[in-house]
Amino acid sequence: MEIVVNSPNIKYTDKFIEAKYEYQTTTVETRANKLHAVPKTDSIDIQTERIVPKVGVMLVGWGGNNGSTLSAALLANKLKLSWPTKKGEQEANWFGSITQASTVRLGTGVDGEDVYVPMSTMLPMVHPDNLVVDGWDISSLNIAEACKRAGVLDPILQQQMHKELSQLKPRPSVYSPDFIAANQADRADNLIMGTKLEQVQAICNDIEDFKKTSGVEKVIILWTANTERFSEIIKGVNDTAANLKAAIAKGHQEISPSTLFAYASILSNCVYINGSPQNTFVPGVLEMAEAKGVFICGDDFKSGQTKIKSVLVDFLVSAGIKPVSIVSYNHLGNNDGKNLSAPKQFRSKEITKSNVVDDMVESNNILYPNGEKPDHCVVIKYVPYVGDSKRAMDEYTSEIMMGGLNTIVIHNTCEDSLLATPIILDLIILAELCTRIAFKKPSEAKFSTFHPVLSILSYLCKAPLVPNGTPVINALFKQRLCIENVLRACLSLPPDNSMLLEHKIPMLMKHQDGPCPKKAKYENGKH
Ligand SMILES: NC(=O)c1ccc[n+]([C@@H]2O[C@H](COP(=O)([O-])OP(=O)(O)OC[C@H]3O[C@@H](n4cnc5c(N)ncnc54)[C@H](O)[C@@H]3O)[C@@H](O)[C@H]2O)c1
Ligand SMILES: O=P([O-])([O-])O[C@@H]1[C@@H](O)[C@H](O)[C@@H](O)[C@H](O)[C@@H]1O
Repeated sequence: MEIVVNSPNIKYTDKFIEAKYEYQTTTVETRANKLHAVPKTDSIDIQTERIVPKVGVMLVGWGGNNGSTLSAALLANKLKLSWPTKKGEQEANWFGSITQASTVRLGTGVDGEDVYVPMSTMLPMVHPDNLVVDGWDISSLNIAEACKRAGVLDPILQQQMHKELSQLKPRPSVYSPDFIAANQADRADNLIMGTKLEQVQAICNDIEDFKKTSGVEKVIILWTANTERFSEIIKGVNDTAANLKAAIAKGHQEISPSTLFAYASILSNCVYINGSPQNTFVPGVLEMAEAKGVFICGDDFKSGQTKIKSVLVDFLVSAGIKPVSIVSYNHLGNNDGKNLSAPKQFRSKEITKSNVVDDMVESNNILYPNGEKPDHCVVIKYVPYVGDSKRAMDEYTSEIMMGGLNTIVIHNTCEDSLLATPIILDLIILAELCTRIAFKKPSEAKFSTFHPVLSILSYLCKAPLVPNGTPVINALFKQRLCIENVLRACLSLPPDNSMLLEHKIPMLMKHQDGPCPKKAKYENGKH
């Protein structure tokens, strides 16, 4: 059902949704040994383009478990496929995607009920059926063969799409054995040869070729290739945009394939998203993205164990309970796990899986005085037999009052790629939406975009990349509320603050003796 906001603060034209928004915050300053809290209001004009362009995504690592599963899921949903399983007929869906399978509370209905709408109906967004996929892989397998190799989707479903998926062939890619595990070498039969500069040029040519052959108007580049080791940050090599450009021209061996892809994407004015944990965004790339105003986002899809951690630790710490030991173990047998079985690649993942509790711990100096932190251990083991079915075991030990202990143990088994694939879809859809949103002060003439480091998408990343000097938020529902309330702001609607005073203070209550409110849901919203 279409959402129409009736307010003097919004104007709908053919091209734009134009909103006037009062952004309210509280600044705090310490003076004379007191904390002075000062409410602050910034008036902002927000403009959202209503026309959704034809969007293409180019996946680096297209032939991997995540990449091949995304292509198959897009086709299966577009064709509305179903297939027999032991539990009966299974239909294609997008469970796990916040844009496709989650709702947002729009407001309170006439009977006092909560009214929820699909997140995808809040603002004009790319529909998955209209997304065009292309990409690169160091492995030459076509996407049907890649799906078979991945062993993620039901073979009966794969069979229904074999013809279409077998026509999808990853473009040759950049391979530097020094950056991924040696055990990946046997896949590397589909390579762009030549110097690093020639490889960048080849990537740019591929992006242009994709635009020309597919007719897409906007291209998003997303890295879902193997986890690389961290790049060393070297003064004079990758510490500035100019030095990075020179280092690529000289073929410096410390410039990783993922940094080459990010560099080429920014040169081509394409949003670049890093779904893996390595530090693709070296300072030279950050400077280049900010200078060109091209969006970048990352790092490392937040899909399973870490997602749960960013909820559980938030709950415990905000409840005044003190996690003192967090142990996250998992084993899996897919190629990602195989690559992570190498120490340098595991180290990249260990870093992003470990930093996720910092903001929540630092928010409470009652529990954690003087920078104290919980013990936190991350273990990942490669067990080929289990394939994509990751088995995660977590133990959270917390101190409760009067010397008590509370230990929570979680066992979580899932197809890892079926958790990550909807995250990839949301990153693409929400990043593209962000390119159509602009802001200005009422007194200004010119609109400007989000900061090029797209931290609004932190909800989807284990180690959110944020603009220099700004806080890293990992608490999951704070991250989700950020997205929800920005969508609301684009409609000139106030943030959802969960106060529900209309149900708590008589002066605002309208239904004291009426029927208890039911929750209303609306399906298939559209603009
Ligand atoms: N739940 C998840 O699956 C999950 C969650 C968070 C992050 N990730 C990250 O996503 C990435 C992909 O995961 P996956 O399960 O699809 O792994 P995968 O190993 O199945 O796929 C990676 C693909 O990248 C290809 N590749 C490697 N180097 C390349 C290069 N330089 N250029 C192009 N292709 C290259 C490989 O051939 C392979 O097909 C990994 O880095 C993983 O750590 C996955
Ligand atoms: O998202 P999450 O479950 O915390 O972390 C996962 C790891 O536990 C897993 O071992 C790895 O292969 C995936 O790439 C993913 O990063």
